[in-house]
Amino acid sequence: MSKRIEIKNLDIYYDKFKAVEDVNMVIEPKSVTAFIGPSGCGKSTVLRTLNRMHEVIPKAWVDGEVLLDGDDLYGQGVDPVNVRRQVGMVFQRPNPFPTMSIKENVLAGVRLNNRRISNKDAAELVEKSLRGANLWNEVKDRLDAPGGGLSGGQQQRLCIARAIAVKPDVLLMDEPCSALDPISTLAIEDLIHELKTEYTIVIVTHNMQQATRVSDRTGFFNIAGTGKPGKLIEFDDTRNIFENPQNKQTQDYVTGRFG
Ligand SMILES: Nc1ncnc2c1ncn2[C@@H]1O[C@H](COP(=O)(O)OP(=O)(O)OP(=O)(O)O)[C@@H](O)[C@H]1O
Repeated sequence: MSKRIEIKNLDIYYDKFKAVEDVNMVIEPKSVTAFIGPSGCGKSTVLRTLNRMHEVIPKAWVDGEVLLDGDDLYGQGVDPVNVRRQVGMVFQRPNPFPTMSIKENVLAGVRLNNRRISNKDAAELVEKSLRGANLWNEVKDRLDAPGGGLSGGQQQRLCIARAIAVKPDVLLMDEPCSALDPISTLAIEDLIHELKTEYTIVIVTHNMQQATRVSDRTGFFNIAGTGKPGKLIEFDDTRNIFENPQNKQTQDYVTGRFG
């Protein structure tokens, strides 16, 4: 289920603007990788290239390769919809379908993929996904109630349940806790720990404590100035990035001297 991601010589553009330059990194299966760095350095942009969400933006394009267990996501004839089924995404703001029931929210991705599913299989998948997202006990008695009626933290876990219901290989998370209170944040962080036993996880976070709590490896991105492309400055075990960074820019950032 969990797959290895290899990014090779990746340049990322918005029309003529090169937003990110020459990213190379290997992300191992069953691990959590955090992307950190100052605003505008391209963390979210890189994340979105890992499931071809980047090209949803008009005139956005990439040059380079992103391999999933050796297969180039940008290869000829690859269907982006199929890529997004394998590489799921959770966004900054929880975005369940508010009027749709909790149960149907979990099944939404599966239904979008046109998979026919019996009522019995659907019920099993809903329970398994909600258990996987640590939400089952809180919602099992109100599966037919609207998803919009849950708290922010519960809604975010519902979105994670929806993402894992399609059985992806990789989960991308773009600041998944930034709209949540500290208790809900801890619930999501605990969940990330559990999910890593099954998925490759990549998370963008502004919160350095969060990066140290949840990730095995950390990539630090930086930008030389406005209009310049963001670059991956250092990528290493999270502990090294925070305790023994090799690059001066990384050191300045993690010690709070800028950013
Ligand atoms: N839809 C877009 N169209 C044009 N340029 C964009 C678009 N999205 C991002 N950019 C530009 O790409 C660069 C990288 O932005 P990105 O959002 O990836 O950075 P980030 O590190 O995730 O920032 P933040 O931490 O503030 O979310 C920035 O210069 C940004 O202005």
